[in-house]
Amino acid sequence: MTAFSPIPSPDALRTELPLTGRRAEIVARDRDEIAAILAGRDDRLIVVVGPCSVHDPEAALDYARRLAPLAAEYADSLKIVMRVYFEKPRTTVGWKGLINDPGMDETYDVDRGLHVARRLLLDVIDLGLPVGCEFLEPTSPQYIADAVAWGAIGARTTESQVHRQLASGLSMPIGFKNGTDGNVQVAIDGAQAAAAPHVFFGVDDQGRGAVVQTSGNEDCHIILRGGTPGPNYDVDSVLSAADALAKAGQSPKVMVDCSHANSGKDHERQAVVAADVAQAFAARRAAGEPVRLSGVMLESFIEPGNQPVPSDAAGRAALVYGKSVTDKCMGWDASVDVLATLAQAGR
Ligand SMILES: O=C[C@H](O)[C@H](O)COP(=O)(O)O
Ligand SMILES: C=C(OP(=O)(O)O)C(=O)O
Repeated sequence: MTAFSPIPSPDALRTELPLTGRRAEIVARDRDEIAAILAGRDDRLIVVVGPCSVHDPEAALDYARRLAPLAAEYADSLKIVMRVYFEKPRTTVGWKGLINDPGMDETYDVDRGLHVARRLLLDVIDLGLPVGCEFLEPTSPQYIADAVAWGAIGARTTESQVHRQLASGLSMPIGFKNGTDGNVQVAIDGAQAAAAPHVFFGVDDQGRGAVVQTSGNEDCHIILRGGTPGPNYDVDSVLSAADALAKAGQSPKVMVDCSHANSGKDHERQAVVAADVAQAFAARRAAGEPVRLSGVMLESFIEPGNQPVPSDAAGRAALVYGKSVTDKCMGWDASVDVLATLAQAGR
């Protein structure tokens, strides 16, 4: 340990940037709609779409302004959730996201990161979009989770007890990714563990160390994202995961991540994966067979591809606007086409 730097309490940040009653009602409604799709009570598809990570809040808001009209247009067949990811799990080391280092300059101004992140969430909600986040740090959700309609536990943490406990206390549906090695059972186990009540170490609203007691989160589900052996978005993989869920007493509905190991990290392949998944979904529905798909995830931004995290001020000044600094994303034009394909399949 080399230093402790105090940050505001969760309560102080939430008071400074309040969700307000109207936004809270919208978040509650969005959570309910997503939970209904996951449970099979609503036959639309959830689409979690947006940048791999937020590094420039202006560009993220620009993206939200483009996405909001499509979310409204396709609301009869799709529940579109904007991916607003502030915390990045790294394979080894690297930039850990906007909350951890908002300037991408290794000053780690977490206080500013929390403020910028929360402000952006409120702005995205005001545009009419539900927000989806990955939860990585065990205490950061206290600062932002009230504004989040859907959350993910990533492939690198799906087997972690700390993250399963965290999910058990969150109030929105949470998707557990399969492991990076392709193991789906760990995601099923994660959803099952998070559905149970837990008692664990955490912080309270004032930021004081506390024993946290949760009642369990029944709206957890799994996400197939592929793994070391290859993709797992094909019909057989989806159906076999759904069977395993049913055996575990969980809703037999599966979300497919069209990115990561399902696209071989090739942003352009996401469109192919989404089209395959959409076609299989539409065919099963037309044949009157049970549809086990609850939704898809897409990594998408304004410009296609990615660029390196800058290492100095000159690099930061030269960043391409609207282009990912983490995984490669589909560009906006390709994203519009994929959303139209998904909406068509959903109808
Ligand atoms: O989605 C993001 C990345 O795949 C994940 O954070 C791992 O990134 P890394 O392998 O570049 O560290
Ligand atoms: C890290 C991510 O995904 P995964 O956990 O599937 O690698 C992500 O979606 O940003």
